[in-house]
Amino acid sequence: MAQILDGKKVAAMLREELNQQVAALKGKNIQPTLAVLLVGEDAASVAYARFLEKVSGNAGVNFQLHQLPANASELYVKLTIEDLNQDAGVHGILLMMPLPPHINKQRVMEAVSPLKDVDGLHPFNRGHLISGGVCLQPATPMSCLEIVKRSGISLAGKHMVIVGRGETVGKPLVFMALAENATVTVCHTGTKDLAYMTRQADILVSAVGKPGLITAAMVKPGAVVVDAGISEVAGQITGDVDFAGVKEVAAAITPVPGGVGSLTTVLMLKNLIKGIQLQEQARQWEEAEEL
Ligand SMILES: Nc1nc(=O)c2c([nH]1)NC[C@@H]1CN(c3ccc(C(=O)N[C@@H](CCC(=O)O)C(=O)O)cc3)C=[N+]21
Repeated sequence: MAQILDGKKVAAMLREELNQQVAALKGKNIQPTLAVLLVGEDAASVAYARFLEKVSGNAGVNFQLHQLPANASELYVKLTIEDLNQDAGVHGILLMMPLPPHINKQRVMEAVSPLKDVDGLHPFNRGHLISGGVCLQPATPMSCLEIVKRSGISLAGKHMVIVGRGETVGKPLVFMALAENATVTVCHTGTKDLAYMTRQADILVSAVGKPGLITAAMVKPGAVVVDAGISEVAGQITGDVDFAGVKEVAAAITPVPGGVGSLTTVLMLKNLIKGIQLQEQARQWEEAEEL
């Protein structure tokens, strides 16, 4: 029987670190502040905003909700973002997705200051992620790595097989796992023999959103299985992995819920703290240039 990698336990560890970082900033008279920008009333986004307000409060982080009507123009959304960029009292901007269809997601996302981009979605951050530079990294692939590493499993030299090449999880995870010295293979809908590929994995990550995709026969005995899939089946959150079957083969496995998803919010808030440090550095560079 596999070890269950407990996301809630790792999240508690991360929250403890976050609390200390927030306390240290408050000691320097900095009140970490997250601004959420919500255009329209997408139900998942409204619920997530409420959840973030609660989690931020628990962490001592100020929370601002900026809600615009669903018919707000793209220009108006961009001007609102520009105000938040200019506001030195706002350290992170989370632009809720999806946006109404008349708004160009790419253009609006690029309006967010890269150093306030807690979702790590801005092309600046995506680029630095690939080149191994200092940047804000997306929380979900970070969660996949943290839940493994903080359970005492090292990545260096391991063969990580990632199923899914999405922009939010699979693709960024490739570069983050490379930075940890893993050997990385990516599988996707064009992969010929998926089961053959997944059986090569020391660490198998699935980030597809297809319940039951990963079965026991696709897992090498003793592998670590990380389930980053999120689907809803009969009102229940379900991952990509056939948990009951795979837990008999794997050495370790993350549950859904209570696995990868439990880390994402606290890691996003840790991005807020990292952003404060990057913003401070940027100000120092600017001052140095003015001398
Ligand atoms: N730019 C942007 N970034 C987002 O991250 C984003 C978004 N837009 N739009 C809306 C969706 C919705 N969303 C959720 C995240 C966590 C839970 C959630 O319930 N998380 C549980 C854990 C669930 C589990 O254990 O798997 C928790 O953190 O305790 C729900 C919903 C983020 N979103």
